[in-house]
Amino acid sequence: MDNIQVFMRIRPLSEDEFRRDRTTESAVRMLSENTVSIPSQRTENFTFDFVGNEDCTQQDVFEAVGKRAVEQCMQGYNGTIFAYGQTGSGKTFTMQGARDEFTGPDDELRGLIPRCFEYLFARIAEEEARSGGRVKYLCKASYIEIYNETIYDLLDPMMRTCAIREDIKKGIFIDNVSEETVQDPNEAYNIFMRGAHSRHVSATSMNRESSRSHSVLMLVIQSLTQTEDTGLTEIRESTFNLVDLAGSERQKLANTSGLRLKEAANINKSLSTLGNVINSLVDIGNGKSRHVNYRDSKLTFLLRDSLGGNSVTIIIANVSPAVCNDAETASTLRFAQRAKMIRNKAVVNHDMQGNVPQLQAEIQRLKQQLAQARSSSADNNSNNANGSGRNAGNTNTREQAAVNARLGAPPFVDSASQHAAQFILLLAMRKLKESERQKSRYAEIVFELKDSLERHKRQLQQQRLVLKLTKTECQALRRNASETYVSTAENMALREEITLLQSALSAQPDSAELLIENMQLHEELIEMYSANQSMPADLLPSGVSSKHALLELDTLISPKINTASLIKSFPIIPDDTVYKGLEDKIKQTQHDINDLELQRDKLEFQIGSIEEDWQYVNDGARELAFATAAGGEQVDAVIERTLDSIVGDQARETWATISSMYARK
Ligand SMILES: Nc1ncnc2c1ncn2[C@@H]1O[C@H](COP(=O)(O)OP(=O)(O)OP(=O)(O)O)[C@@H](O)[C@H]1O
Repeated sequence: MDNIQVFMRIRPLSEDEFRRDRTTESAVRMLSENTVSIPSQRTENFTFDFVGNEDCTQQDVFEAVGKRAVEQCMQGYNGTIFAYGQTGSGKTFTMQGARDEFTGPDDELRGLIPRCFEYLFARIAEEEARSGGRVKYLCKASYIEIYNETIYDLLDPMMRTCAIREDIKKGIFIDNVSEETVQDPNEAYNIFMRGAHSRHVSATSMNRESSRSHSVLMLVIQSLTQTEDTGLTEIRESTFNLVDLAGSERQKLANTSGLRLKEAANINKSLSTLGNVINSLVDIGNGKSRHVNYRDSKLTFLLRDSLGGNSVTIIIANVSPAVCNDAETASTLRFAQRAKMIRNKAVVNHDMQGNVPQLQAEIQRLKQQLAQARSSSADNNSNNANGSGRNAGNTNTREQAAVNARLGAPPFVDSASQHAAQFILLLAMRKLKESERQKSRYAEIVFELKDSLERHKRQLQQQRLVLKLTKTECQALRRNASETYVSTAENMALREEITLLQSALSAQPDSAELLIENMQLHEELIEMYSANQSMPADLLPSGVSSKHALLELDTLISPKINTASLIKSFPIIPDDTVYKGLEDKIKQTQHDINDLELQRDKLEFQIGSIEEDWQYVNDGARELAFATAAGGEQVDAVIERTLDSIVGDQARETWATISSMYARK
């Protein structure tokens, strides 16, 4: 059992960060060679397996992390290197290097991946040469990206999507993913750069940043060793994962929608699942019983073996030294410290293989060895019997036979038999180990199935509840619908009422009475003025010419507002805005009616005062006429003269025009 190892790497301060912080002082304080703290965040002290400060070179990282991982993968252990950290903390720089193009092994800034390729193939060449042709290595590479919880095959020109599958024999694997055989570091690096290019192109076409996806380069390293004496082949196989994770900062969901929201939610989900898996594993390490939810995200499911399983795992925690990033740095270090507590159980993955004749020959050889061993054992026994008495010899043989019968195995005495026994024992042990592994895998699957069953049951319960609620809601909606039907009926009734009101309004007694009254007044006036030919100006309200007054009178009397047609033009649609419009129009009409009534009152008052004045004038003129007649003149002539003196020529003219206009109507 080995703990996950953590390498913390602090990158140099960037120009942007310097502009923001206005200091070159690092937020990370080195307390010893491998212990740090972040004073501004008042963190505890963090101790890791390695700490690389700003001066740490790409070669330093390789020496500390890459070399060991490659060596172990060559022996048959699975290996994983994760680069973890916030966006811009140096994950890609660490894994890939500073440039997009590989400029060869002299490139000082090339990252861990090209260095691992170089070292791996150099070591393979060395091992193959040393074995004299008995050992052969085979390497295959796949490169995938996990974006929005979907796996994309970066080596496929169409970037097809793939599914993760689990198989009792193969364990977890990506179905249908491209696997390309690689024979030297350049080939491996070209494959890697091809995938990196696809990743870049897809990021551009989807308008996103690469820091929002996880990338996993998978190298399957297989070694085939021909055993000298048996001719059987021992196969060792390991998977070496090089993982560049999405930026670890929490994605903001506020003010985000559509694809961006889904993307942010998925990044948060896969990173929080990673955190949850780590927490559960730490708890398990502390003796608590926990279920590990590997299946909650594609990343954790795919890399299940790397987290608490059969793998040698190293996490590189990349951080920025800037004060403005101190909170994210502290969060990265907390994550790494927790991950460091996880214990993995790395074992060599190996198997024996041979063809049928080879296996038969091996069995034959073992049988011969067995027979030889038996005969030499019998010889020894008879020698012993000769030397120490027949009875004793018989007892020994009988005892031996009894032991043999019980144990089912003959006693081996020579080195050839011992060799055969050891070989059989070795095979049996391997078989046993394999069965043990399978058993624990089965147990895990059963556990997960149970868990999934529980989750499904809970989901079913929730769905039942939702269904029940939906049904209730449906019933309520149906009730509402019938209420709507009722309100439609009410609407119809209202329509009818409005129609009745329309006709009532069009036959409104007030306006009709007003109309008739005005018409009568109008007629009276006409009669009056036609009798007298002119209208006295001083009897009109001040500022109003008689012409104007009569025009106004005319306007008022003419029934210009046809309320019936006005109301008819209103659409009666059960819609709030229409109701509102209707109400406004009704208000306006009401207002018009009020105006009309006001003007009617005004006019009535004016007419009343005109009549009063006229009466007064008439009386005056009559008195005058009688008085004058008393002097011998005609009464009418006197009145005429009096009126002339009162209204003058202009008034008479105006009155004549208006009278004629009115007569035409
Ligand atoms: N150790 C280092 N020395 C010099 N420059 C570095 C170092 N680490 C990172 N950088 C530079 O910092 C910048 C950001 O680094 P990088 O792109 O590797 O970050 P990242 O964590 O991969 O970001 P993202 O999550 O966005 O992909 C790059 O310009 C890179 O060259």
